Amino acid sequence: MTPTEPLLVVDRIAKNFGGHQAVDNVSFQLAAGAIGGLIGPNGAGKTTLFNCLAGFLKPTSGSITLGGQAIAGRGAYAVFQAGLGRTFQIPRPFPEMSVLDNVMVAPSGQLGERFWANWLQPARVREQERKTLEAARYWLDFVGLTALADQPARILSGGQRKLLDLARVMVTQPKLVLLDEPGAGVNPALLDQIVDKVATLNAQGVTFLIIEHNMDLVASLCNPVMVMAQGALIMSGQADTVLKDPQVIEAYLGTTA
Ligand SMILES: Nc1ncnc2c1ncn2[C@@H]1O[C@H](COP(=O)(O)OP(=O)(O)OP(=O)(O)O)[C@@H](O)[C@H]1O
Repeated sequence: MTPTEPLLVVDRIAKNFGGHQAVDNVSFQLAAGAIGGLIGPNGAGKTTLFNCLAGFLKPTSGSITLGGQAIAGRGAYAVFQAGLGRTFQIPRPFPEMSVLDNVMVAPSGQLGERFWANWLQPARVREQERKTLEAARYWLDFVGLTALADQPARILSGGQRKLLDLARVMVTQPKLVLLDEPGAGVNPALLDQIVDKVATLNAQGVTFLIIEHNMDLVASLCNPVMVMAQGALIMSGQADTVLKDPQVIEAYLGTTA
């Protein structure tokens, strides 16, 4: 990747389910350091596009590059290793595991998980585990869940699960983070916290792409904003322009206001 090349380049991505075109030749680019917003009415294809970006679905056609590396169709683990982290619309932590352990298990390829590494390099394994514990504690503190670190994750509220999901993603040190509806089902106080955490991380250089229906959140955080309707990208640009556009209002409300 050259310094001027966008971090994420999505080129004519399509995804068909049987005869249904859920994503219709979507192309856009996202610069390193941006917080992109992806909006559109229910069923527009946003989550399907996210699943293609994150390697959970193989696109029917098109290409995706992250940091200059081709990632389309390479599978979730390869995409994760290329530096993409994601959260889910409905986070599902391991319910009986402690909040801290849920963050500890997020990083992949830990030496301790490999039998021969344990056998041959115990000091290196211990050092790796110490670093992971330190990082997990750091990110739990960052999202404000330290007081709940030893509790089972099942006791967390919906909003706290979103914060835990963010800590689980950040401990893997991603270049690009996809957030799937961070504001959904979250009370206003926790929503402010989530917005604040995303802004802080972005100021530290983390790039985001966010699916969101809460337009206040989109207006306060996102630039550029991309709009999908019926699988296609119908508009992209500055938040204040896009959110006022009659075509966008029509896509959401089915009529121009
Ligand atoms: N696995 C699947 N098999 C068949 N159709 C699917 C599948 N996943 C999604 N779809 C269809 O693709 C279309 C796009 O769905 P998608 O969930 O991507 O929309 P969305 O924009 O994320 O909606 P929402 O805002 O409600 O989450 C919908 O018509 C949906 O029914």
